[in-house]
Amino acid sequence: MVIILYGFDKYEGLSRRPETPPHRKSSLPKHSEVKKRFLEICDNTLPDEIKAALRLPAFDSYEWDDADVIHLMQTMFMELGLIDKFNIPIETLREWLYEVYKHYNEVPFHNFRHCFCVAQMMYAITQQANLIESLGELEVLILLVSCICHDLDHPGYNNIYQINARTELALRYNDISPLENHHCSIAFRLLEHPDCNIFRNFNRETFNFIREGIIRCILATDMARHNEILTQFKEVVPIFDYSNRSHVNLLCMVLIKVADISNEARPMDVAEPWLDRLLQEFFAQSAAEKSEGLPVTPFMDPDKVSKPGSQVRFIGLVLLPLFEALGELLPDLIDLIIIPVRVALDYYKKLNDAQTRSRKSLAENTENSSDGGGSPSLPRSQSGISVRSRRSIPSQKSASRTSVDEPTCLAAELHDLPEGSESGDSETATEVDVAEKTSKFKVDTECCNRSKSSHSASRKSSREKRPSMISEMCSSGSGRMRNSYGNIHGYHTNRCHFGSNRAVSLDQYSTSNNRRLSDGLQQVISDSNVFYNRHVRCSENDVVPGCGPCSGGVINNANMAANDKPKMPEGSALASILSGGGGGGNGVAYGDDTLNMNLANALYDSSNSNLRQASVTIPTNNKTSGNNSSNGGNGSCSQNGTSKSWKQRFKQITEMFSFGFEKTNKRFNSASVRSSPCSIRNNNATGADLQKPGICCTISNNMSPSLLKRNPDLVNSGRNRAYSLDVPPRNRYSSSSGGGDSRKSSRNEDNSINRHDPFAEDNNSGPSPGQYVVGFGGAGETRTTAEMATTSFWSTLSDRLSNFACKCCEQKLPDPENV
Ligand SMILES: Nc1nc2c(ncn2[C@@H]2O[C@@H]3COP(=O)(O)O[C@H]3[C@H]2O)c(=O)[nH]1
Ligand SMILES: [Zn+2]
Repeated sequence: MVIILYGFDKYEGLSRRPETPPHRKSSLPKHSEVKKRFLEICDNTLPDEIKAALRLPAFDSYEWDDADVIHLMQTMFMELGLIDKFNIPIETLREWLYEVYKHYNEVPFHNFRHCFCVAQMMYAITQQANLIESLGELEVLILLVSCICHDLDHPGYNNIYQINARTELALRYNDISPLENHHCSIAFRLLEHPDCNIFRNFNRETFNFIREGIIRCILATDMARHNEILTQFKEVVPIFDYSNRSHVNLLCMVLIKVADISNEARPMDVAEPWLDRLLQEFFAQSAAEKSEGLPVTPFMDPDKVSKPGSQVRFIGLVLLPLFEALGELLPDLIDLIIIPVRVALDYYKKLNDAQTRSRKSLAENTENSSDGGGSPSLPRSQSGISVRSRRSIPSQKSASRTSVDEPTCLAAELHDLPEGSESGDSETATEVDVAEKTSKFKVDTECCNRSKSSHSASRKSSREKRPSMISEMCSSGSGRMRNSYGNIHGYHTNRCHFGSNRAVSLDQYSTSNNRRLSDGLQQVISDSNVFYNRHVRCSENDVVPGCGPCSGGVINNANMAANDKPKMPEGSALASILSGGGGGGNGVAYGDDTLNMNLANALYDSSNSNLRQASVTIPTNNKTSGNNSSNGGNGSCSQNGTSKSWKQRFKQITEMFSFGFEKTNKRFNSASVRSSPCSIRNNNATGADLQKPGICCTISNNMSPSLLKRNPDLVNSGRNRAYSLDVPPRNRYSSSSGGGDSRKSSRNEDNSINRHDPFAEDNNSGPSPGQYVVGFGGAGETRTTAEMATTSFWSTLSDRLSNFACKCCEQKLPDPENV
């Protein structure tokens, strides 16, 4: 076996573990410049006024250059007393910060500055709410490190893309928070290197506790889990107990979530450029989705969202409810971050109203004018993203408690929200709605014996649409594992079986280091344990039947130093919960394979959500199959002599694609789940002219000349998409190479789907379009083109299925007779 080392020149020979230290392929010349400068200034003590500014949301990282930002991060650790308290070697902290800096990508939003902003907001919150006192230093250390690492190596495309595009990350993490798992994995890979291991002076138990905490915090930043976490947090707020570990865990998750989405708590001149960067990233993703024929994420589609509309929805439905819940527990934060957010919402509502009025009047003018030509859209900013206007000093109304205090009235207050938007209407769905739906898996953060009613406070979300797997697991006893794994397994089976090679290896160890490859698998399991909360110590009595064994615990704090000993769970903290894995409507909605789509389009009548009549015209005299058919017709398919039961093939493929006929309502459903015939995969299954209050950062930029430099450029160079920077390029698959992308190959140049491909082929050999007179069923029967085309479709499909082979094992589908 050839082991290829991709080591840092700098680190070579310094460490024994790992052999391949955290690696950055695209190490840029600027990185070493930044490091050089950072090392020049890192011993400087910042003036008090800068330290004070660092504690405010008004702090603008773009006032500083990269080396200064790293220095500012170091300052946070020092000011919080974490270096002294935990004996963190300063050189190690510096090395680690620099490596973290290097492992953020130059994408518009999820870049190193974003990580700094999140960390800085956490720092501001920590200071304002005195979290050191209430949570202790160790928890604060976990929070700060989590913030710094929470988006490491973010490719600029979110989980929705990862999952829909079936990237390597999605495959590796089974669609369960693929990005967050990746960020977390990178974080701990960095810490594996002794020179970067800021926790090197902790004992094993404390390290394990920190690791668990960081994993929990970073995984909590997946917006697919927003409602779940918020609902649980709101339940504990009235009875919050700082000595209750599960309460503290929830608080930490909410804190990092708040920091992560806190841009709108900043003054407009700081917040708005961030929003522009975010929209830039969103629009790039939706453009990629369009060009790749993937489902287009609605809140990222510039054809569907406006800047104020996006913010009205995000702030009103996602951000503010979270902030307000935290404010209930930590009232010190109301002035710091909640009121500014209310002001921002007010601002965007007004702007949105102004835009709506403007559009309406433009539309009316266009209708009334004979020459037309008026564009209904408002002028855009130079960036093409926004209408520039200023937030005003808040009116009395906005400074007081506004309508956002009444969540139930909120939807009505959100002027641009059409009725039903909260139910996840594709055009008005929030990021949380779409993320939940896309991720499919729901994981409870706490314990499987929680009352299901505990989620009832959650606003309408996909949780309500999908039956919780809590009850499924607990009621089905030993069937639990089969149910959960079966569900996950079948889902991925379908994908991998006919999927494209778009996935790019993100695992730098997959070819060069077998140990790491197996670590990768363990990582998934380990993450799952944490994710499902099996890691928390529990007694036998804690085990709820059907919830699986307690894994024994990552944490064992029995020997932890008294001072550092974290507060452990008081009650029984149990078990992993996958809730609501099966729903999400019909399977077609999630499948984007060409064949799947052709099937869907052939059979699904979008006008009434029913199967087309013709598509279910199935001969009744074939008694060997057809048990999945609805609305059986009569006669048999004899058009091209494919007597090799297309019905059986149909049954086969519906199962392969995880959908089936439901006799009663003639719709597809996704309940049917089968495992892949691929043994390899199976084995691996696993307006306003407004101005915001002038809270402004009055930093005298006198620390270094470079501090005077403002960098207004959007960092929008090369995007790494799903590629990890730590993957040797030669390990990457080319999506256009080899067999190519099956999905792409079925698309026209304009990206439209070749919905009628099979039909077209068959029509070549059949009678001319219009009417077919066929001689089955005794008397000649007149059938419509659509009916015959459908029959023809299945015949063709049957033939084609014979040629499908798994990309992994090259195994073909079994003969229908063997299905
Ligand atoms: N529309 C909108 N989305 C935001 C805003 N701030 C954060 N988000 C989203 O919330 C997500 C939180 O997790 P990520 O950082 O991965 O990506 C973030 C964005 O997609 C905002 O101001 N407006
Ligand atoms: Zn983030």
